[in-house]
Amino acid sequence: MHLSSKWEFPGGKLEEPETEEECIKREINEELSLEVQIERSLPNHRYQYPGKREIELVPFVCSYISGELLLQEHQAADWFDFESLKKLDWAEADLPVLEDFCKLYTKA
Ligand SMILES: Nc1nc2c([nH]c(=O)n2[C@H]2C[C@H](O)[C@@H](COP(=O)(O)OP(=O)(O)OP(=O)(O)O)O2)c(=O)[nH]1
Repeated sequence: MHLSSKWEFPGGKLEEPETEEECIKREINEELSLEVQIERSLPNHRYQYPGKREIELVPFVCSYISGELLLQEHQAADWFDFESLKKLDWAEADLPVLEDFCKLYTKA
């Protein structure tokens, strides 16, 4: 909520004893009502927002399986091409994740 006007990747905190893979599928289902499958992982990145505990983002590239996008917690969700993705106002911690993702899927 402290990042409520920023774009972020869908996700959330690990709930032990689930695996990271189970976590991302659960969170996407809870937040967006979508079923996804994991295609691959990306490097983890740690970040500390001022006055907050350090977080570690554990990113996965996923593909859509089924469901109709229904926002449960967020103000907005959308699909973007790579150029538009880079222009969004992102949560600071996500910038290295975005960079890894774009590097992997675009030639530039
Ligand atoms: N989910 C998600 N969280 C992010 C991203 N970037 C980023 O800085 N964050 C921060 C915001 C939060 O401090 C933390 C994840 O919290 P969250 O609120 O999404 O987790 P959650 O769904 O399990 O929520 P909660 O009820 O346990 O608080 O990571 C991102 O791309 N996705």
